[in-house]
Amino acid sequence: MTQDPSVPVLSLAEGIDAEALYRALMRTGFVVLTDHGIDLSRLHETYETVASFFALPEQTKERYVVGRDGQRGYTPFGRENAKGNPVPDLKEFWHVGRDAIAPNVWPDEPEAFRRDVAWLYEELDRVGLDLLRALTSPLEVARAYFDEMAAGGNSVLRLLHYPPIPEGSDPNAVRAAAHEDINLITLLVSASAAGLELMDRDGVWRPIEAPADAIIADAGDMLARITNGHIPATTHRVVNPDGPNTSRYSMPFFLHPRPDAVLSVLPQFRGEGAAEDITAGDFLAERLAEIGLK
Ligand SMILES: O=C(O)CCC(=O)C(=O)O
Ligand SMILES: [Fe+2]
Repeated sequence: MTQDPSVPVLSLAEGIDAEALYRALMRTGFVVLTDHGIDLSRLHETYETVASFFALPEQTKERYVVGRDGQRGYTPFGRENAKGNPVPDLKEFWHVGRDAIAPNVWPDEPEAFRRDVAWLYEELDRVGLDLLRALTSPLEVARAYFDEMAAGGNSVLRLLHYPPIPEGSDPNAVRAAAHEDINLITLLVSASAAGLELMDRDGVWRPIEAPADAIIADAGDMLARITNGHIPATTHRVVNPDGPNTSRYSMPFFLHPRPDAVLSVLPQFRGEGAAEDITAGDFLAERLAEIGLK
């Protein structure tokens, strides 16, 4: 019998059900979180603010390109490609991270940008660490395990704009080609349009359906690595619109460990297929080189 391929939905209204979260992630690598407690009107305001930034002229936005590795500030349309895909994705984005790891840049306009985006970073960081903390029990590690690894870590909030598909685009180019996230866990705030799909265990692409204002969470390669694949980093992509050719916005928060944290397979998952220890910083550098950002 094939399993129900839909992504499980978990309400956080009564706190986090650790076993349900663990089962959901093990089954599909994804989980849809409702009642997450992030203030929705502020969230909507933040979306508006981010959209008005992307509406600025290209030459204004390009003032905020910092270096080649795209870890902070603005990355123009057509720069990043998914691992193993030669055609760049049809997206532009902005990255915010922790100043202690690499200083942020902030645009002069819109005025609310820094306040709104810094607020969202803190909210998602909090919810993300709460999820990881809940997983410590099913993963049979100390309660402080992920706090020690990831509190104050190298997490990045990515503000994404997928513009209408330009005429004459490479027919092989998509909004976001198939990839797995690099980090521990990703929290994706309510995209403004459909398009996100995951590849199920039978290799079939399936749209991810989530109620408005839910958070979609998915496990990244680092969580897959320390669980020796028991929690999979599920391949996903964002397809081009087949209806009206409009912009799409989304805001994934990539929860990362501190660069010096060691990714080590957890005791209960050691054995066949277990990867070597590596620092989170070295692992990230390898993966960024593969996506054209280093
Ligand atoms: O825009 C989305 O819905 C997903 C983006 C994504 O998967 C990513 O940036 O890693
Ligand atoms: Fe992703």
